[in-house]
Amino acid sequence: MKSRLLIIGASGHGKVVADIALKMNKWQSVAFLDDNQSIKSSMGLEVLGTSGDVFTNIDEYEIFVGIGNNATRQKVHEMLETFGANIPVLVHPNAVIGAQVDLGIGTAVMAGAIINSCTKIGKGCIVNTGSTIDHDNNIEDFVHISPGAHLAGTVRVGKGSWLGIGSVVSNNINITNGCKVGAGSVVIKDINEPGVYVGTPAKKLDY
Ligand SMILES: CC(=O)SCCNC(=O)CCNC(=O)[C@H](O)C(C)(C)COP(=O)(O)OP(=O)(O)OC[C@H]1O[C@@H](n2cnc3c(N)ncnc32)[C@H](O)[C@@H]1OP(=O)(O)O
Repeated sequence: MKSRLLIIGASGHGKVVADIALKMNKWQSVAFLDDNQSIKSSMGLEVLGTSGDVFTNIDEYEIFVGIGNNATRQKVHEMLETFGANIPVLVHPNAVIGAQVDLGIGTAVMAGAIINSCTKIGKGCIVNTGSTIDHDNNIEDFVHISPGAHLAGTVRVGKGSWLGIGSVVSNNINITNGCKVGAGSVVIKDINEPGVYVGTPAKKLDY
């Protein structure tokens, strides 16, 4: 019998995640948990309780974190792993995944995304709508590649970094942990220091 899926987070990102899960047709039922107790349903799916209720359901459901913020997603994902939750990988049927691509648990790959050969994607990552990640990339845990971002070959993106919508990363580039790359920005040199980088070519913002 198919198992059931619980998604933690019923707002924007959680809804896209739920849509993928429904299209995968792998689970008997799909429902949410959300800490906003006023939300009783989302996208026509039931909100069964708050994130604290995950412990009473941990043996009965597969559980996925549908939270967009990298740090929050990491925290909840790591808690689930500590308690032995069964965490799936979600891939939209219209994503294209190349040969020898490795996807970590808790990662979601949205519609139209393309991941080319021999790329490794860590756990708890978001490969968002229409983004492309080319061959031999190494995308570490809890990274978000936003919609329409494009990464050339042999790029490394460090843990918890966020590449903004429509950003571009040239080939053989290394982006360290804890970076934000702004919407539409173009990275043509290694980024070795955590921070916020914007523009073409991308430069660090000094707040
Ligand atoms: C499905 C989804 O929705 S997924 C989510 C997709 N969303 C995104 O990709 C959003 C990406 N976010 C951004 O690009 C943001 O602008 C950030 C994170 C880079 C910076 O945000 P903030 O820290 O709030 O910076 P703030 O808006 O104060 O801007 C600071 C300066 O950087 C500039 N700047 C900010 N973003 C960019 C950018 N993407 N490109 C060029 N310059 C930028 C601003 O114009 C401003 O310059 P100024 O001081 O000369 O006026």
